[in-house]
Amino acid sequence: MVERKQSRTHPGVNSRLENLRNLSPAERLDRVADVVPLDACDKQAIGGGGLPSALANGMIENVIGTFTLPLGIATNFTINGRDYLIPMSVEEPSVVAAASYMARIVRACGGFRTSSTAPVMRAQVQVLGVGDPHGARMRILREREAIIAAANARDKVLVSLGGGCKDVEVHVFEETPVGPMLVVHLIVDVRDAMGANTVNTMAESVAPMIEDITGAVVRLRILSNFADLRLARAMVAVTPDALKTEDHEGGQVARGIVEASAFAAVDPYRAATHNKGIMNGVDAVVVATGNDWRAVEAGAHAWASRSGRYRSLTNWEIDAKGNLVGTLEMPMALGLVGGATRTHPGARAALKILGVESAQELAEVTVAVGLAQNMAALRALASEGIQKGHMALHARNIAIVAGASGDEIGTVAAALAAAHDVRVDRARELLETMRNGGASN
Ligand SMILES: CC(C)(COP(=O)([O-])OP(=O)([O-])OC[C@H]1O[C@@H](n2cnc3c(N)ncnc32)[C@H](O)[C@@H]1OP(=O)([O-])[O-])[C@@H](O)C(=O)NCCC(=O)NCCSC(=O)C[C@@](C)(O)CC(=O)[O-]
Ligand SMILES: NC(=O)C1=CN([C@@H]2O[C@H](COP(=O)(O)OP(=O)(O)OC[C@H]3O[C@@H](n4cnc5c(N)ncnc54)[C@H](OP(=O)(O)O)[C@@H]3O)[C@@H](O)[C@H]2O)C=CC1
Repeated sequence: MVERKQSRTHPGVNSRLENLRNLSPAERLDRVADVVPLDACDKQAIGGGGLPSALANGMIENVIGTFTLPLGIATNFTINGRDYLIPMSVEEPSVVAAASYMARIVRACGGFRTSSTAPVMRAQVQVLGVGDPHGARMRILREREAIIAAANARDKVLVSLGGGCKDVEVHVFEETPVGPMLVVHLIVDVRDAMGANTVNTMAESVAPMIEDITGAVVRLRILSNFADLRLARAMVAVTPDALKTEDHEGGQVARGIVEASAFAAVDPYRAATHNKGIMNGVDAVVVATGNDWRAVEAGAHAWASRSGRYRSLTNWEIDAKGNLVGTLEMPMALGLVGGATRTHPGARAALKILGVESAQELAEVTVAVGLAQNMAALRALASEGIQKGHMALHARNIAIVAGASGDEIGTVAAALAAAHDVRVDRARELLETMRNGGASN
């Protein structure tokens, strides 16, 4: 495990915010602000949608407005002995509730344990027209120190922070549709950046040198989103007792989760859905913190395919004491500087709520949320089925689609969930009956 800066922010936070679900959004925000230090600007950014159009206009092109998503707080997370409140931005019901639920179970069993590698990215430089690819590889490796120095000359700030280009790899493809190809990798520690712009600049800066050394032509100079050197890991060990429900014995639920995990390990059709459940949690944190979710998705699925067959990202086992043990290891290219993390006021506020001090800490927290999300889905699938809990919360969306507003939403949703009949036409009937002052059947 590589040492990362230990978090000192929010040392006394208790993430067990009971009854948060029963408050209004404004009351919840106040409750969160009682626990972590949020100023008026942060509260405005969160409560008011987050992004003024003038700022949005500076972020992308042809801006005509902004598009907002809900921001929820997952409670109960204890990671490496410290409590975290987790900001999650996602459009899907039951995701935040599910993460909070599993975090409640896991905190009673000691919490999540995480670790990570150093924040190292790869930049690729494609070299074409090489007659002797293996000879060219040797010539490049002989100039390793000079190439590293040239790359580092481009980012003195990063080097001063302990990061920068650390190594050079050369990959040979003897046969491609366009002849032999060399791909030079710059291995770059990007510290607290996601690192795409950083490593792209380095790749472009060393290209002329690579051409001189090889006598060949450089084409693409770009990072790889397969961030296989930048891994974050999370682990849980849960007693069977902690998993028992009214209708299911704990050991039976644990075995069901292990069987579900085996299904995803062997069958790519199931693995895709299994991993989607993990990304429900991962992406929600990535989006809330202003990070590049396409990059994280690309890395996750490349990692899931690394053996040549697409498989699940998590493993669930039963240990010698009968505990359910869950693990997740995956690439996690996240930043605290750069991209939208510093420009988007909502993202800045979300990072304040998390109180993470390094990109590595953020990556570890994000992977813990992904593991919690997977545990929630597998627990539900292995016991009562996904529809009971998920559809009960989705019923609010269905009520809105049917035209309910204000207090009607909760009333219609509760009636739909109680009848286990979550359909828009049924919601319309209930709404009509309510508005006509009549009883529904
Ligand atoms: C939905 C629950 C949590 C209900 O579960 P429940 O047993 O009805 O929950 P509960 O009312 O007993 O509450 C337990 C805890 O859950 C949380 N909780 C519960 N409800 C709320 C709420 N309204 N607002 C906020 N928090 C909530 C909360 O932390 C609460 O503890 P408390 O703090 O109150 O003591 C459960 O059924 C569950 O975890 N289901 C799984 C849901 C899920 O995985 N959703 C993801 C979407 S489905 C999908 O896209 C992925 C999938 C499934 O295809 C992946 C795959 O196949 O692997
Ligand atoms: N394929 C992909 O995934 C691609 C993604 N992108 C986009 O690139 C963006 C991310 O690029 P990124 O390089 O992270 O962003 P930036 O270039 O904005 O930020 C990185 C820079 O911040 C400075 N910096 C200051 N403090 C630190 C610190 N503690 N740790 C590290 N760097 C620090 C460094 O140098 P200095 O101060 O000298 O600038 C560093 O080079 C995202 O918006 C992403 O969407 C772009 C292209 C491709």
